[in-house]
Amino acid sequence: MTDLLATIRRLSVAYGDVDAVRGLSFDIRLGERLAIIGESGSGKSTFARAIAGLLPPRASLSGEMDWPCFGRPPLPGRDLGFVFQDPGSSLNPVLTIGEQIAEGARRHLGYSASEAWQRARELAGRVYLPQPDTILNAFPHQLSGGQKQRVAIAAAISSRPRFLIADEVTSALDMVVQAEIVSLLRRLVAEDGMTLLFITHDIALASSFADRIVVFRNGELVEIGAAKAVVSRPADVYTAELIAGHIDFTTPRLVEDMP
Ligand SMILES: Nc1ncnc2c1ncn2[C@@H]1O[C@H](COP(=O)(O)OP(=O)(O)OP(=O)(O)O)[C@@H](O)[C@H]1O
Repeated sequence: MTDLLATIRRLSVAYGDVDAVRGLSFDIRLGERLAIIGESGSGKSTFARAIAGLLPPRASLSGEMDWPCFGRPPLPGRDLGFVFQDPGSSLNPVLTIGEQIAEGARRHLGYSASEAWQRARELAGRVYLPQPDTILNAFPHQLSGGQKQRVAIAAAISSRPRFLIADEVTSALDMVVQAEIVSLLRRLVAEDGMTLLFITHDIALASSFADRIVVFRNGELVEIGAAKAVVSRPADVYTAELIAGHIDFTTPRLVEDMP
């Protein structure tokens, strides 16, 4: 029995002349909550898309990835669920909420239409969508941003994936809704025993709920360790600067560092 979900060795991705990630090597442990933090453009989303097999065709990939717990690369939608920053663009505007949540169970678990609808109903309750019977028949434009993100999470876990990737899922939401979504993810991941890869600009958010943190800078890994240790005793000077200078990396510095 392995305790590793994935081993990643010398992973590099380029878009033409742009080296987006370079020589990444680390393991993802089964059942952990692993946060990837770093400034905008540091390669976080590229890394997530690379391991999910969702890179655009023009990207070139090198290095090795092994998936001891699957014995093969994970199938997106089946073995891994992906939740993106903007639920507005990841949801289909012409399908009902119920159809979108049911799709994963119907396609990947072989559920009949009525079984999949039942699964959607159960998941709507688990992600705390109000009035599930009404909302399952609604369309995305009728929901708030936070509700849409709950739908996107329910749709991502509908097929009971073992691995969930959440890429900046709270960035487009206000603070109160952000906290609700993080607490929802924490509960779902614990209940279903999923491994979570959580990508964020926000080191405070990462440290509040990840087991381990990986720090990226310019496409390279600068530090990896237990969340508490990375935040309280950063081994790398860059991480220390990030902690000292930015709680939320999206916030530009108001005053440049003095020479
Ligand atoms: N589809 C693409 N085509 C060309 N270049 C890309 C593409 N996607 C990302 N890049 C480039 O790759 C680098 C890494 O981008 P990436 O989006 O992975 O970083 P990130 O850390 O996720 O940033 P952000 O937090 O702003 O989303 C950047 O220089 C970016 O401009």
